[in-house]
Amino acid sequence: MTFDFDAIIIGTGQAGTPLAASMAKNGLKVGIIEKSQVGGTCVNNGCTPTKAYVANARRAYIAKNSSDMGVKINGDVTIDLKQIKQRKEDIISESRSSIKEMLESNENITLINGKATFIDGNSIAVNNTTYTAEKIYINVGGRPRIPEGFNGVDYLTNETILQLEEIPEHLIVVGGGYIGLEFGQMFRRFGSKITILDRGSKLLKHEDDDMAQEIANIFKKEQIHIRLNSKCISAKKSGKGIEVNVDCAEGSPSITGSHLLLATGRIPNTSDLGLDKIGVDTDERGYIKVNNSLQTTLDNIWALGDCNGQGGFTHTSYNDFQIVNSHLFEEKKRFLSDRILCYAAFIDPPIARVGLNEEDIRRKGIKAKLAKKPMSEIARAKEKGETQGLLKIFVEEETNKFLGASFLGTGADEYVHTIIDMMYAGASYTALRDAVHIHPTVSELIPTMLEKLESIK
Ligand SMILES: Cc1cc2nc3c(=O)[nH]c(=O)nc-3n(C[C@H](O)[C@H](O)[C@H](O)COP(=O)(O)OP(=O)(O)OC[C@H]3O[C@@H](n4cnc5c(N)ncnc54)[C@H](O)[C@@H]3O)c2cc1C
Ligand SMILES: NC(=O)c1ccc[n+]([C@@H]2O[C@H](COP(=O)([O-])OP(=O)(O)OC[C@H]3O[C@@H](n4cnc5c(N)ncnc54)[C@H](O)[C@@H]3O)[C@@H](O)[C@H]2O)c1
Repeated sequence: MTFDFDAIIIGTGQAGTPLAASMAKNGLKVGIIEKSQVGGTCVNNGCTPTKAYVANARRAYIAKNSSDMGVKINGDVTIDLKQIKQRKEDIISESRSSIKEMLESNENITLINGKATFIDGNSIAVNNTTYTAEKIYINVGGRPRIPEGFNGVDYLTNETILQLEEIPEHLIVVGGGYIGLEFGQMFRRFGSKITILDRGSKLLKHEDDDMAQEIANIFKKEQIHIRLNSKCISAKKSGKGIEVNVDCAEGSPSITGSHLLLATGRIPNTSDLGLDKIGVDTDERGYIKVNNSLQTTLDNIWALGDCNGQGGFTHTSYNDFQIVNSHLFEEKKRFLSDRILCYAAFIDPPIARVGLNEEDIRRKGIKAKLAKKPMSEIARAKEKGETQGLLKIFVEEETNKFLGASFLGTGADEYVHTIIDMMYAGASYTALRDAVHIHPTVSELIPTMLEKLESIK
């Protein structure tokens, strides 16, 4: 059988685009299908725009909160959301244009605009045209999960909130995960009143209690109202605003604001691909099942990025590309099982994680040692006037190797890589304990902390 392409990639996300470029460089003919803007979630509605807004919000916060350090502004600090939005759009458009240009200018790549659906294991329909390929790579990403009671309600998501040109008066945020916290703090700093509701008993459900509590303290200091153990079940229009109904043991069963952001998790874009009819299995939440090299239950089809449920981040999607690419073109093969979990939430100060935390270690019954330090004891944090947060590092008793770290504090998203790299190197903690770091940095305290490890009881 002759195919139109050697490979078809569905989606121009964080794995699909570099995979197309690599295949083309290696002489393969590639068709890449995109139903929306090239670049996927990260570029258009995720990391890029939110981190641009986080930077605007931090400038606003510093401008409004520096008089205690002797920096006084005689006059108002005002927020121009239209200008902030334009700056974000300029950054996105630069990224998007360079991706589009790369895909359109490469003679081995055909960019096909439209929504892909499988006809069979080698054929895909897009706008009534059928395209065939020997191998198919699915990189379709995900979208916001909307709880049932909110259908038909005028809510915002991570996509639509980025289109606002006026600051909401009172933004109700449902969900105290990454998206809820990043947007909640940023819009507070832009001037909105913020209420964050979560059905769980803490913010950021995957973090240790002390970390989650410290984040709650930081948010409360910025007058962000937090309601935990509050399951939001429905919402309706109320005058010019919106009323959210809450199932809770304490507090009011309803809350009214001017705007509502749903940040209640994400679901994979897999239900309308036609996977069931071709024999590509998904799990009960719709994530495509993959093996250690990201192959699906069909031998010639692979799934990369958020849709395989193995990551949920840009760096994990890009690593999925690296895994698949290594099996296609490289000598050293990479596998999913080589990956060490790491991520950051870009609140201010950021929280960054690698490997296991204290709750994971206790649950697994691993014998481990802990080094812990509040940011308030760190010289550089004091000098910066940014002493909120906490550092925790975990080492396995038996092997002396790092199990993980949880860092909440100024610059944590950068110096967590000290531990990430040691974990990838498989190094003993003593190698880092005996290193000399630059003064004055937060990093310089990491070796000192490792001199004071204590067993977790
Ligand atoms: C608000 C927000 C902030 C985030 N911030 C961060 C962060 O700071 N750091 C981080 O690491 N991660 C962050 N993420 C997560 C990150 O954006 C994703 O993990 C990342 O984009 C990887 O996605 P992907 O490669 O799986 O696919 P995506 O980037 O989602 O791309 C999938 C593409 O497939 C297309 N598509 C879907 N179905 C079809 C179809 N049937 N036919 C054709 N095309 C189709 C879509 O239009 C889309 O362009 C954030 C996410 C959100 C929502
Ligand atoms: N910094 C980053 O890397 C970053 C930033 C944003 C998003 N992301 C990605 O996007 C994903 C989704 O983020 P998210 O914050 O939407 O999801 P999440 O799963 O992290 O958090 C959702 C929260 O909503 C709560 N919730 C759900 N339904 C509720 C209801 N009816 N009432 C009250 N609370 C409810 C849950 O308890 C949970 O705490 C992340 O897992 C991550 O993969 C990453």
